[in-house]
Amino acid sequence: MLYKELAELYKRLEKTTLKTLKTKFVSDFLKSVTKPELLEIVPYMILGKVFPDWDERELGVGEKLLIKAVSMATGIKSEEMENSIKDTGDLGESIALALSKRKQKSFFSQPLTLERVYNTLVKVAEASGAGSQDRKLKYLANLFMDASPEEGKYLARTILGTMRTGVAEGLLRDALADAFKVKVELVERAYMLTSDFGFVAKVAKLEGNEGLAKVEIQVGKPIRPMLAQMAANVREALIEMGGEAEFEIKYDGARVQVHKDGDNVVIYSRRLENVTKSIPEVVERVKKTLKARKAIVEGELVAVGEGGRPKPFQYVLRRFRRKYNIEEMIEKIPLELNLFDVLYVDGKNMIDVQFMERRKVLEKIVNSNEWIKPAENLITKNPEEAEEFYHKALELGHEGLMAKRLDSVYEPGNRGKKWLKLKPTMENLDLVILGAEWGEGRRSGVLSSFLLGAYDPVRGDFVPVGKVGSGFTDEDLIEFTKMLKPLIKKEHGKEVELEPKVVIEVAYQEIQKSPKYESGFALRFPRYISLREDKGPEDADTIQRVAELYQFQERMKGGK
Ligand SMILES: Nc1ncnc2c1ncn2[C@@H]1O[C@H](COP(=O)(O)OP(=O)(O)OP(=O)(O)O)[C@@H](O)[C@H]1O
Repeated sequence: MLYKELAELYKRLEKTTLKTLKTKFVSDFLKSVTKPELLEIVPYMILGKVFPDWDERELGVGEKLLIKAVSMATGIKSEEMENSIKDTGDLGESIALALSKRKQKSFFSQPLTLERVYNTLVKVAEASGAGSQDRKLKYLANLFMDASPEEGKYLARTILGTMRTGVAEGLLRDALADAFKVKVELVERAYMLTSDFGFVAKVAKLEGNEGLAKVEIQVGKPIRPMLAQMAANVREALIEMGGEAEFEIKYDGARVQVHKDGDNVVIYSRRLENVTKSIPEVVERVKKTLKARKAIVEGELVAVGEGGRPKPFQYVLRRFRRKYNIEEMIEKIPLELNLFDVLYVDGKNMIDVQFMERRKVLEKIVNSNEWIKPAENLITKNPEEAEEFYHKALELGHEGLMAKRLDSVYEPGNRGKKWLKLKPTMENLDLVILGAEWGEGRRSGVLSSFLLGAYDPVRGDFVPVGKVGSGFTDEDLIEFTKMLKPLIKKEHGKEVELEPKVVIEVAYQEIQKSPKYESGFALRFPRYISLREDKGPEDADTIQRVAELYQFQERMKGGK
Protein backbone atom coordinates (compact mmCIF):
# COMPACT_ATOMS: atom_id res chain seq x y z
CA MET A 1 0.00 0.00 0.00
CA LEU A 2 1.32 3.42 -0.86
CA TYR A 3 2.22 5.84 1.91
CA LYS A 4 0.68 8.50 -0.30
CA GLU A 5 -2.77 7.15 0.55
CA LEU A 6 -2.14 7.60 4.26
CA ALA A 7 -0.79 11.11 3.65
CA GLU A 8 -4.01 11.84 1.79
CA LEU A 9 -6.00 10.68 4.82
CA TYR A 10 -3.99 12.94 7.16
CA LYS A 11 -4.70 15.84 4.84
CA ARG A 12 -8.44 15.20 4.77
CA LEU A 13 -8.50 14.82 8.55
CA GLU A 14 -6.73 18.12 8.99
CA LYS A 15 -9.24 19.90 6.81
CA THR A 16 -12.30 19.14 8.90
CA THR A 17 -13.18 19.50 12.55
CA LEU A 18 -16.33 17.41 12.20
CA LYS A 19 -16.00 14.19 14.16
CA THR A 20 -18.53 12.38 11.99
CA LEU A 21 -16.57 13.19 8.85
CA LYS A 22 -13.28 12.27 10.46
CA THR A 23 -14.76 8.94 11.55
CA LYS A 24 -15.94 8.29 8.01
CA PHE A 25 -12.52 9.12 6.52
CA VAL A 26 -10.77 6.80 8.95
CA SER A 27 -13.34 4.08 8.41
CA ASP A 28 -12.98 4.31 4.61
CA PHE A 29 -9.24 4.14 4.92
CA LEU A 30 -9.36 1.10 7.21
CA LYS A 31 -11.64 -0.62 4.68
CA SER A 32 -9.11 0.03 1.94
CA VAL A 33 -6.37 -1.87 3.81
CA THR A 34 -6.48 -5.31 2.29
CA LYS A 35 -3.50 -7.01 3.92
CA PRO A 36 -4.34 -8.10 7.49
CA GLU A 37 -0.72 -7.72 8.63
CA LEU A 38 -0.84 -4.06 7.60
CA LEU A 39 -3.90 -3.59 9.76
CA GLU A 40 -1.71 -4.28 12.80
CA ILE A 41 0.26 -1.14 12.02
CA VAL A 42 -2.21 1.20 10.39
CA PRO A 43 -4.29 2.14 13.47
CA TYR A 44 -1.15 3.43 15.20
CA MET A 45 -0.05 5.32 12.11
CA ILE A 46 -3.47 6.96 11.97
CA LEU A 47 -2.99 8.09 15.56
CA GLY A 48 0.35 9.58 14.47
CA LYS A 49 2.38 6.92 16.24
CA VAL A 50 4.63 4.10 15.09
CA PHE A 51 4.26 1.84 18.12
CA PRO A 52 1.66 1.51 20.85
CA ASP A 53 2.58 3.42 24.03
CA TRP A 54 3.26 0.20 25.87
CA ASP A 55 5.85 -0.91 23.33
CA GLU A 56 9.33 -0.32 24.67
CA ARG A 57 10.67 0.85 21.33
CA GLU A 58 11.17 4.54 20.75
CA LEU A 59 12.45 6.24 17.64
CA GLY A 60 14.90 8.40 19.59
CA VAL A 61 14.94 11.04 16.86
CA GLY A 62 14.90 14.72 17.79
CA GLU A 63 14.38 17.79 15.65
CA LYS A 64 18.11 18.22 14.98
CA LEU A 65 18.65 14.74 13.60
CA LEU A 66 15.52 14.99 11.50
CA ILE A 67 16.64 18.27 9.94
CA LYS A 68 20.00 16.71 9.22
CA ALA A 69 18.33 13.78 7.48
CA VAL A 70 16.23 16.07 5.30
CA SER A 71 19.29 18.15 4.57
CA MET A 72 21.09 15.00 3.43
CA ALA A 73 18.16 14.04 1.25
CA THR A 74 17.70 17.43 -0.39
CA GLY A 75 21.12 19.04 -0.39
CA ILE A 76 19.63 22.05 1.44
CA LYS A 77 21.78 23.17 4.37
CA SER A 78 20.56 22.55 7.93
CA GLU A 79 20.90 26.27 8.80
CA GLU A 80 18.72 27.20 5.87
CA MET A 81 16.08 24.78 7.09
CA GLU A 82 16.28 26.11 10.63
CA ASN A 83 15.65 29.61 9.31
CA SER A 84 12.72 28.38 7.31
CA ILE A 85 11.26 26.77 10.45
CA LYS A 86 11.47 30.16 12.16
CA ASP A 87 9.52 31.64 9.24
CA THR A 88 6.82 29.01 8.92
CA GLY A 89 6.68 28.17 12.64
CA ASP A 90 6.12 24.56 11.63
CA LEU A 91 8.78 21.96 11.06
CA GLY A 92 6.51 19.79 8.90
CA GLU A 93 5.75 22.69 6.55
CA SER A 94 9.42 23.60 6.29
CA ILE A 95 10.33 20.04 5.45
CA ALA A 96 7.65 19.99 2.75
CA LEU A 97 9.11 23.21 1.39
CA ALA A 98 12.64 21.80 1.39
CA LEU A 99 11.47 18.68 -0.42
CA SER A 100 9.68 20.74 -3.05
CA LYS A 101 12.84 22.75 -3.69
CA ARG A 102 15.11 19.77 -4.05
CA LYS A 103 16.64 19.11 -7.39
CA GLN A 104 15.16 16.19 -9.26
CA LYS A 105 14.52 12.96 -7.40
CA SER A 106 17.11 10.33 -8.20
CA PHE A 107 16.62 8.04 -11.16
CA PHE A 108 16.32 5.09 -8.79
CA SER A 109 13.64 6.75 -6.70
CA GLN A 110 10.86 4.38 -5.62
CA PRO A 111 7.43 5.49 -4.42
CA LEU A 112 7.14 5.10 -0.65
CA THR A 113 5.05 2.22 0.52
CA LEU A 114 3.54 2.05 3.99
CA GLU A 115 5.44 -1.16 4.60
CA ARG A 116 8.72 0.48 3.75
CA VAL A 117 8.03 3.49 5.96
CA TYR A 118 7.13 1.26 8.88
CA ASN A 119 10.03 -1.14 8.44
CA THR A 120 12.48 1.73 8.19
CA LEU A 121 11.11 3.35 11.33
CA VAL A 122 11.44 0.03 13.14
CA LYS A 123 15.09 -0.06 12.09
CA VAL A 124 15.52 3.50 13.32
CA ALA A 125 14.03 2.55 16.70
CA GLU A 126 16.12 -0.57 16.99
CA ALA A 127 19.45 1.05 16.07
CA SER A 128 21.52 1.16 19.24
CA GLY A 129 25.11 1.30 20.39
CA ALA A 130 28.10 2.84 18.66
CA GLY A 131 27.31 4.55 15.38
CA SER A 132 23.57 4.29 15.90
CA GLN A 133 22.97 8.00 15.28
CA ASP A 134 24.66 7.73 11.90
CA ARG A 135 22.63 4.70 10.98
CA LYS A 136 19.38 6.41 12.01
CA LEU A 137 20.39 9.37 9.90
CA LYS A 138 21.00 7.21 6.87
CA TYR A 139 17.72 5.32 7.20
CA LEU A 140 15.76 8.56 7.52
CA ALA A 141 17.59 10.32 4.70
CA ASN A 142 16.71 7.41 2.44
CA LEU A 143 13.06 7.76 3.26
CA PHE A 144 13.02 11.51 2.70
CA MET A 145 14.85 11.06 -0.57
CA ASP A 146 11.84 9.22 -1.95
CA ALA A 147 9.16 11.26 -0.17
CA SER A 148 6.95 13.84 -1.86
CA PRO A 149 6.68 17.19 -0.02
CA GLU A 150 3.39 16.19 1.52
CA GLU A 151 4.59 12.74 2.52
CA GLY A 152 7.67 14.36 4.05
CA LYS A 153 5.55 16.69 6.14
CA TYR A 154 3.54 13.86 7.67
CA LEU A 155 6.55 11.60 8.04
CA ALA A 156 8.24 14.34 10.07
CA ARG A 157 5.18 14.74 12.28
CA THR A 158 4.98 11.02 12.91
CA ILE A 159 8.67 10.84 13.73
CA LEU A 160 8.47 13.71 16.20
CA GLY A 161 5.07 12.67 17.57
CA THR A 162 3.40 15.95 16.58
CA MET A 163 0.62 14.76 14.28
CA ARG A 164 -2.45 16.96 14.62
CA THR A 165 -5.31 15.16 12.98
CA GLY A 166 -7.69 15.20 15.93
CA VAL A 167 -8.05 11.42 15.89
CA ALA A 168 -8.29 10.12 19.43
CA GLU A 169 -8.86 6.61 20.68
CA GLY A 170 -12.65 6.98 20.82
CA LEU A 171 -12.84 8.06 17.20
CA LEU A 172 -10.60 5.24 16.08
CA ARG A 173 -12.78 2.76 17.96
CA ASP A 174 -15.93 4.03 16.23
CA ALA A 175 -14.23 4.01 12.84
CA LEU A 176 -13.06 0.43 13.37
CA ALA A 177 -16.57 -0.70 14.24
CA ASP A 178 -17.97 1.10 11.20
CA ALA A 179 -15.32 -0.20 8.80
CA PHE A 180 -15.71 -3.86 9.71
CA LYS A 181 -19.41 -3.79 10.59
CA VAL A 182 -18.83 -4.97 14.15
CA LYS A 183 -20.31 -3.80 17.45
CA VAL A 184 -18.67 -0.77 19.06
CA GLU A 185 -19.01 -2.37 22.52
CA LEU A 186 -17.07 -5.41 21.34
CA VAL A 187 -14.31 -3.28 19.85
CA GLU A 188 -14.17 -1.37 23.12
CA ARG A 189 -14.07 -4.56 25.17
CA ALA A 190 -11.27 -6.08 23.10
CA TYR A 191 -9.31 -2.85 23.33
CA MET A 192 -9.77 -2.55 27.11
CA LEU A 193 -8.43 -6.08 27.50
CA THR A 194 -5.42 -5.80 25.20
CA SER A 195 -4.71 -2.07 24.67
CA ASP A 196 -3.78 -3.07 21.14
CA PHE A 197 -5.70 -1.40 18.31
CA GLY A 198 -3.62 -3.24 15.73
CA PHE A 199 -4.62 -6.61 17.09
CA VAL A 200 -8.25 -5.51 17.56
CA ALA A 201 -8.46 -4.24 13.97
CA LYS A 202 -7.16 -7.51 12.61
CA VAL A 203 -9.59 -9.59 14.67
CA ALA A 204 -12.48 -7.32 13.67
CA LYS A 205 -11.70 -7.73 9.98
CA LEU A 206 -10.95 -11.44 9.98
CA GLU A 207 -13.27 -12.78 12.66
CA GLY A 208 -15.96 -10.14 13.16
CA ASN A 209 -18.12 -9.89 16.28
CA GLU A 210 -17.56 -13.51 17.19
CA GLY A 211 -13.78 -13.14 17.22
CA LEU A 212 -13.94 -9.90 19.18
CA ALA A 213 -16.16 -11.46 21.83
CA LYS A 214 -13.58 -14.19 22.31
CA VAL A 215 -10.63 -11.85 22.84
CA GLU A 216 -8.96 -12.59 26.15
CA ILE A 217 -6.33 -11.04 28.37
CA GLN A 218 -2.80 -11.75 27.15
CA VAL A 219 0.24 -11.74 29.38
CA GLY A 220 2.49 -9.05 27.90
CA LYS A 221 -0.31 -6.75 26.76
CA PRO A 222 -1.51 -4.23 29.33
CA ILE A 223 -5.13 -4.10 30.45
CA ARG A 224 -6.84 -0.73 30.92
CA PRO A 225 -7.00 -0.11 34.67
CA MET A 226 -10.21 -0.20 36.70
CA LEU A 227 -10.76 3.14 38.42
CA ALA A 228 -12.61 4.52 41.42
CA GLN A 229 -15.14 7.19 42.32
CA MET A 230 -15.15 9.22 45.51
CA ALA A 231 -17.08 8.51 48.68
CA ALA A 232 -17.92 11.25 51.17
CA ASN A 233 -17.19 9.05 54.20
CA VAL A 234 -16.84 5.52 55.44
CA ARG A 235 -20.58 5.11 56.06
CA GLU A 236 -21.51 6.20 52.55
CA ALA A 237 -18.94 3.75 51.19
CA LEU A 238 -20.34 0.88 53.26
CA ILE A 239 -23.90 1.56 52.13
CA GLU A 240 -22.80 1.75 48.49
CA MET A 241 -20.94 -1.55 48.86
CA GLY A 242 -24.01 -3.34 50.18
CA GLY A 243 -23.15 -3.24 53.90
CA GLU A 244 -19.76 -4.91 53.87
CA ALA A 245 -16.53 -4.01 52.06
CA GLU A 246 -12.85 -4.53 51.87
CA PHE A 247 -11.06 -1.36 52.91
CA GLU A 248 -7.47 -1.06 51.79
CA ILE A 249 -4.85 1.57 52.36
CA LYS A 250 -4.79 4.01 49.44
CA TYR A 251 -1.07 4.35 48.91
CA ASP A 252 0.24 7.54 47.37
CA GLY A 253 2.55 6.29 44.68
CA ALA A 254 2.32 5.23 41.07
CA ARG A 255 0.13 2.43 39.86
CA VAL A 256 1.84 -0.41 38.05
CA GLN A 257 0.67 -3.49 36.20
CA VAL A 258 3.12 -6.34 36.41
CA HIS A 259 3.18 -9.05 33.74
CA LYS A 260 5.19 -12.14 34.61
CA ASP A 261 5.85 -15.01 32.24
CA GLY A 262 8.45 -17.28 33.81
CA ASP A 263 11.60 -15.23 34.05
CA ASN A 264 10.26 -12.54 31.79
CA VAL A 265 8.80 -9.63 33.75
CA VAL A 266 7.37 -6.50 32.17
CA ILE A 267 6.03 -3.59 34.19
CA TYR A 268 3.60 -0.95 32.88
CA SER A 269 2.78 2.42 34.39
CA ARG A 270 -0.70 3.91 34.94
CA ARG A 271 -0.50 5.18 31.33
CA LEU A 272 0.47 1.68 30.32
CA GLU A 273 3.95 2.71 29.29
CA ASN A 274 6.68 0.16 29.63
CA VAL A 275 8.78 1.20 32.66
CA THR A 276 10.55 -2.13 33.19
CA LYS A 277 14.07 -0.91 32.55
CA SER A 278 13.89 1.93 35.05
CA ILE A 279 13.12 -0.31 38.03
CA PRO A 280 15.32 -3.42 37.72
CA GLU A 281 15.29 -4.14 41.45
CA VAL A 282 11.48 -4.41 41.38
CA VAL A 283 11.73 -6.81 38.44
CA GLU A 284 14.16 -9.01 40.34
CA ARG A 285 12.00 -8.99 43.46
CA VAL A 286 8.88 -9.85 41.45
CA LYS A 287 10.68 -12.87 40.00
CA LYS A 288 11.48 -14.10 43.50
CA THR A 289 8.27 -13.11 45.23
CA LEU A 290 5.52 -14.02 42.78
CA LYS A 291 5.02 -17.74 43.04
CA ALA A 292 2.82 -18.10 39.96
CA ARG A 293 4.69 -18.90 36.75
CA LYS A 294 2.46 -16.71 34.66
CA ALA A 295 0.57 -13.83 36.23
CA ILE A 296 -0.70 -10.29 35.88
CA VAL A 297 -0.92 -8.33 39.11
CA GLU A 298 -1.53 -4.70 39.93
CA GLY A 299 -0.20 -2.59 42.72
CA GLU A 300 0.97 0.81 43.89
CA LEU A 301 4.68 1.47 43.81
CA VAL A 302 5.63 3.75 46.69
CA ALA A 303 8.86 5.64 47.36
CA VAL A 304 9.90 4.94 50.92
CA GLY A 305 11.36 7.72 53.03
CA GLU A 306 12.81 7.86 56.52
CA GLY A 307 11.22 5.62 59.10
CA GLY A 308 9.36 3.82 56.32
CA ARG A 309 7.03 6.78 55.73
CA PRO A 310 5.85 7.22 52.13
CA LYS A 311 7.27 10.02 50.04
CA PRO A 312 5.14 11.93 47.47
CA PHE A 313 4.36 10.07 44.27
CA GLN A 314 6.63 12.36 42.20
CA TYR A 315 9.59 10.42 43.56
CA VAL A 316 8.39 7.26 41.88
CA LEU A 317 7.95 9.18 38.62
CA ARG A 318 11.56 10.32 38.91
CA ARG A 319 12.52 6.67 39.02
CA PHE A 320 10.48 5.95 35.88
CA ARG A 321 12.15 8.78 33.97
CA ARG A 322 15.70 7.81 34.77
CA LYS A 323 17.45 6.12 31.84
CA TYR A 324 21.01 5.86 33.18
CA ASN A 325 22.81 5.59 36.56
CA ILE A 326 19.85 3.58 37.68
CA GLU A 327 21.86 1.82 40.38
CA GLU A 328 22.36 5.13 42.12
CA MET A 329 18.63 5.81 42.04
CA ILE A 330 17.82 2.40 43.53
CA GLU A 331 19.64 3.55 46.67
CA LYS A 332 18.35 7.10 46.65
CA ILE A 333 14.72 6.28 46.07
CA PRO A 334 13.88 2.82 47.37
CA LEU A 335 10.56 1.48 46.17
CA GLU A 336 8.02 -0.73 47.83
CA LEU A 337 5.26 -2.50 45.93
CA ASN A 338 1.82 -2.86 47.50
CA LEU A 339 -0.20 -5.30 45.43
CA PHE A 340 -3.95 -4.84 45.28
CA ASP A 341 -5.23 -7.05 42.48
CA VAL A 342 -4.62 -10.10 40.34
CA LEU A 343 -6.00 -10.24 36.80
CA TYR A 344 -4.53 -13.44 35.48
CA VAL A 345 -2.81 -16.43 37.01
CA ASP A 346 -1.39 -19.58 35.42
CA GLY A 347 -3.81 -19.93 32.54
CA LYS A 348 -6.80 -18.53 34.39
CA ASN A 349 -8.34 -15.20 33.53
CA MET A 350 -9.28 -13.62 36.88
CA ILE A 351 -11.13 -10.48 35.87
CA ASP A 352 -14.54 -12.14 35.97
CA VAL A 353 -13.84 -13.63 39.38
CA GLN A 354 -15.27 -11.80 42.42
CA PHE A 355 -12.95 -9.43 44.23
CA MET A 356 -12.99 -11.46 47.46
CA GLU A 357 -11.68 -14.49 45.58
CA ARG A 358 -9.10 -12.46 43.69
CA ARG A 359 -7.75 -11.12 46.96
CA LYS A 360 -7.41 -14.66 48.35
CA VAL A 361 -5.53 -15.77 45.24
CA LEU A 362 -3.30 -12.70 45.45
CA GLU A 363 -2.36 -13.55 49.04
CA LYS A 364 -1.60 -17.11 47.98
CA ILE A 365 0.71 -16.27 45.10
CA VAL A 366 2.79 -13.61 46.87
CA ASN A 367 5.63 -14.60 49.16
CA SER A 368 5.29 -11.38 51.15
CA ASN A 369 8.34 -9.50 52.32
CA GLU A 370 9.14 -5.92 53.24
CA TRP A 371 9.37 -4.88 49.54
CA ILE A 372 6.41 -6.64 48.03
CA LYS A 373 3.18 -7.48 49.81
CA PRO A 374 -0.58 -7.36 49.38
CA ALA A 375 -2.05 -3.97 50.33
CA GLU A 376 -2.96 -3.73 54.01
CA ASN A 377 -6.67 -4.43 54.31
CA LEU A 378 -9.65 -4.74 56.57
CA ILE A 379 -12.87 -6.53 55.64
CA THR A 380 -15.68 -5.19 57.75
CA LYS A 381 -19.34 -4.28 58.13
CA ASN A 382 -18.59 -2.02 61.05
CA PRO A 383 -18.28 1.72 60.29
CA GLU A 384 -16.38 2.47 63.53
CA GLU A 385 -13.78 -0.14 62.73
CA ALA A 386 -13.41 1.20 59.19
CA GLU A 387 -13.18 4.76 60.55
CA GLU A 388 -10.36 3.70 62.86
CA PHE A 389 -8.50 2.08 59.96
CA TYR A 390 -8.96 5.27 57.93
CA HIS A 391 -7.36 7.40 60.65
CA LYS A 392 -4.54 4.95 61.06
CA ALA A 393 -3.85 5.12 57.30
CA LEU A 394 -3.70 8.92 57.41
CA GLU A 395 -1.46 8.93 60.49
CA LEU A 396 0.97 6.64 58.70
CA GLY A 397 1.18 9.22 55.90
CA HIS A 398 -0.99 7.49 53.31
CA GLU A 399 -3.55 9.18 51.09
CA GLY A 400 -6.61 7.54 52.58
CA LEU A 401 -8.51 4.33 51.94
CA MET A 402 -10.00 2.45 49.04
CA ALA A 403 -13.26 0.59 49.57
CA LYS A 404 -13.94 -2.36 47.28
CA ARG A 405 -17.13 -4.28 46.77
CA LEU A 406 -16.55 -7.88 47.75
CA ASP A 407 -18.63 -9.43 44.97
CA SER A 408 -17.43 -7.15 42.17
CA VAL A 409 -15.63 -8.25 39.05
CA TYR A 410 -12.72 -6.29 37.57
CA GLU A 411 -14.01 -3.78 35.02
CA PRO A 412 -11.15 -2.70 32.74
CA GLY A 413 -11.09 1.02 32.02
CA ASN A 414 -14.23 1.73 34.03
CA ARG A 415 -14.62 4.34 36.76
CA GLY A 416 -17.63 2.89 38.51
CA LYS A 417 -18.86 2.55 42.08
CA LYS A 418 -17.39 -0.88 42.78
CA TRP A 419 -14.23 0.86 43.96
CA LEU A 420 -14.55 4.00 46.05
CA LYS A 421 -11.84 6.19 47.44
CA LEU A 422 -11.83 8.02 50.72
CA LYS A 423 -9.59 11.04 51.10
CA PRO A 424 -9.68 13.86 53.63
CA THR A 425 -9.58 16.66 51.08
CA MET A 426 -11.69 17.61 48.09
CA GLU A 427 -10.29 15.73 45.15
CA ASN A 428 -7.69 17.58 43.10
CA LEU A 429 -8.30 17.52 39.37
CA ASP A 430 -5.91 16.39 36.66
CA LEU A 431 -6.54 18.68 33.70
CA VAL A 432 -5.06 19.32 30.30
CA ILE A 433 -3.41 22.62 29.40
CA LEU A 434 -5.28 23.94 26.35
CA GLY A 435 -3.85 27.44 26.14
CA ALA A 436 -1.68 29.98 27.90
CA GLU A 437 -0.81 33.65 28.13
CA TRP A 438 2.55 35.29 27.83
CA GLY A 439 3.46 37.00 31.11
CA GLU A 440 4.26 40.63 31.65
CA GLY A 441 6.90 42.54 33.62
CA ARG A 442 9.01 40.14 35.63
CA ARG A 443 7.32 37.30 33.82
CA SER A 444 7.69 38.57 30.28
CA GLY A 445 8.97 35.91 27.88
CA VAL A 446 7.44 33.09 29.91
CA LEU A 447 3.99 31.55 29.72
CA SER A 448 2.30 32.29 33.00
CA SER A 449 -1.43 31.67 32.98
CA PHE A 450 -2.89 28.44 31.69
CA LEU A 451 -6.28 27.51 30.33
CA LEU A 452 -7.33 24.13 31.69
CA GLY A 453 -9.62 21.59 30.12
CA ALA A 454 -11.37 18.40 31.16
CA TYR A 455 -11.65 15.49 28.74
CA ASP A 456 -14.92 14.78 27.02
CA PRO A 457 -14.66 11.11 26.01
CA VAL A 458 -17.89 11.27 24.04
CA ARG A 459 -16.55 13.91 21.68
CA GLY A 460 -12.90 12.92 22.10
CA ASP A 461 -12.29 16.58 22.89
CA PHE A 462 -11.35 18.88 25.76
CA VAL A 463 -13.60 21.48 27.35
CA PRO A 464 -12.30 24.47 29.33
CA VAL A 465 -13.08 24.67 33.05
CA GLY A 466 -10.80 27.45 34.26
CA LYS A 467 -7.50 29.27 34.21
CA VAL A 468 -4.66 28.71 36.63
CA GLY A 469 -1.87 31.19 37.36
CA SER A 470 -0.98 30.54 40.99
CA GLY A 471 1.05 27.86 42.67
CA PHE A 472 3.90 28.03 40.13
CA THR A 473 7.45 28.97 41.10
CA ASP A 474 9.52 31.01 38.62
CA GLU A 475 11.43 27.82 37.78
CA ASP A 476 8.16 25.97 37.14
CA LEU A 477 7.13 28.63 34.63
CA ILE A 478 10.45 28.45 32.80
CA GLU A 479 10.10 24.67 32.65
CA PHE A 480 6.50 24.91 31.43
CA THR A 481 7.40 27.46 28.78
CA LYS A 482 10.09 25.12 27.43
CA MET A 483 7.72 22.20 27.46
CA LEU A 484 4.74 24.03 25.91
CA LYS A 485 6.43 26.13 23.24
CA PRO A 486 6.64 23.29 20.71
CA LEU A 487 2.93 22.66 21.29
CA ILE A 488 1.80 26.14 20.24
CA LYS A 489 -0.85 25.93 17.50
CA LYS A 490 -1.85 29.57 17.17
CA GLU A 491 -1.05 32.90 18.79
CA HIS A 492 -3.44 35.81 19.14
CA GLY A 493 -1.73 38.72 20.88
CA LYS A 494 -0.72 37.55 24.32
CA GLU A 495 -2.73 34.38 24.09
CA VAL A 496 -1.56 31.09 22.69
CA GLU A 497 -3.55 28.04 21.74
CA LEU A 498 -1.83 24.75 22.56
CA GLU A 499 -1.85 21.17 21.43
CA PRO A 500 -3.61 19.39 24.35
CA LYS A 501 -0.80 17.17 25.62
CA VAL A 502 0.33 18.26 29.09
CA VAL A 503 -1.64 17.22 32.17
CA ILE A 504 -1.34 19.01 35.51
CA GLU A 505 -2.88 18.43 38.89
CA VAL A 506 -4.68 21.43 40.38
CA ALA A 507 -6.30 22.09 43.73
CA TYR A 508 -9.19 24.56 43.96
CA GLN A 509 -11.49 25.99 46.52
CA GLU A 510 -14.71 25.02 44.87
CA ILE A 511 -16.38 23.97 41.63
CA GLN A 512 -18.94 26.54 40.54
CA LYS A 513 -21.71 26.38 37.98
CA SER A 514 -20.79 28.98 35.42
CA PRO A 515 -21.99 30.09 32.01
CA LYS A 516 -18.48 31.36 31.24
CA TYR A 517 -17.33 28.05 29.84
CA GLU A 518 -19.10 25.68 27.51
CA SER A 519 -18.65 22.96 30.13
CA GLY A 520 -21.01 24.81 32.46
CA PHE A 521 -18.47 24.60 35.28
CA ALA A 522 -15.62 26.79 36.48
CA LEU A 523 -13.00 26.18 39.13
CA ARG A 524 -12.79 28.78 41.90
CA PHE A 525 -9.22 29.70 42.85
CA PRO A 526 -7.38 26.89 41.11
CA ARG A 527 -3.80 26.35 42.24
CA TYR A 528 -1.06 24.33 40.54
CA ILE A 529 0.04 21.26 42.49
CA SER A 530 2.10 19.04 40.20
CA LEU A 531 2.87 17.95 36.67
CA ARG A 532 1.14 14.62 35.95
CA GLU A 533 3.68 13.07 33.66
CA ASP A 534 2.10 9.73 34.40
CA LYS A 535 -1.07 10.77 32.60
CA GLY A 536 -1.75 11.40 28.93
CA PRO A 537 -4.45 13.85 27.83
CA GLU A 538 -7.02 11.09 27.56
CA ASP A 539 -6.31 10.03 31.15
CA ALA A 540 -7.18 13.50 32.40
CA ASP A 541 -10.29 13.96 34.50
CA THR A 542 -13.41 14.00 32.41
CA ILE A 543 -16.15 16.57 32.29
CA GLN A 544 -18.46 13.93 33.79
CA ARG A 545 -16.04 13.67 36.71
CA VAL A 546 -16.13 17.43 37.22
CA ALA A 547 -19.92 17.23 37.30
CA GLU A 548 -19.78 14.34 39.78
CA LEU A 549 -17.39 16.23 42.01
CA TYR A 550 -19.69 19.21 41.88
CA GLN A 551 -22.55 17.04 43.10
CA PHE A 552 -20.32 15.46 45.70
CA GLN A 553 -19.32 18.90 46.94
CA GLU A 554 -22.95 19.98 47.18
CA ARG A 555 -23.73 16.79 49.11
CA MET A 556 -20.90 17.52 51.53
CA LYS A 557 -22.15 21.11 51.96
CA GLY A 558 -25.58 19.83 52.76
CA GLY A 559 -23.98 17.52 55.33
CA LYS A 560 -25.61 14.53 53.64
N1 LIG B 1 -5.13 -0.30 47.58
C1 LIG B 1 -5.32 0.32 46.42
N2 LIG B 1 -6.23 -0.18 45.53
C2 LIG B 1 -6.46 0.43 44.35
N3 LIG B 1 -5.85 1.56 43.97
C3 LIG B 1 -4.94 2.11 44.81
C4 LIG B 1 -4.64 1.51 46.05
N4 LIG B 1 -3.69 2.27 46.66
C5 LIG B 1 -3.43 3.28 45.84
N5 LIG B 1 -4.17 3.21 44.72
C6 LIG B 1 -4.16 4.19 43.61
O1 LIG B 1 -5.38 4.88 43.63
C7 LIG B 1 -5.93 4.96 42.34
C8 LIG B 1 -7.42 4.84 42.42
O2 LIG B 1 -7.97 6.08 42.30
P1 LIG B 1 -8.51 6.55 40.91
O3 LIG B 1 -9.26 5.45 40.30
O4 LIG B 1 -9.23 7.80 41.09
O5 LIG B 1 -7.18 6.76 40.07
P2 LIG B 1 -6.55 8.10 39.56
O6 LIG B 1 -7.42 8.67 38.51
O7 LIG B 1 -5.15 7.78 39.20
O8 LIG B 1 -6.64 9.05 40.83
P3 LIG B 1 -5.62 9.42 41.95
O9 LIG B 1 -5.01 10.67 41.43
O10 LIG B 1 -6.52 9.62 43.14
O11 LIG B 1 -4.66 8.31 42.14
C9 LIG B 1 -5.34 3.79 41.58
O12 LIG B 1 -5.23 4.09 40.21
C10 LIG B 1 -4.01 3.57 42.24
O13 LIG B 1 -3.00 4.28 41.57
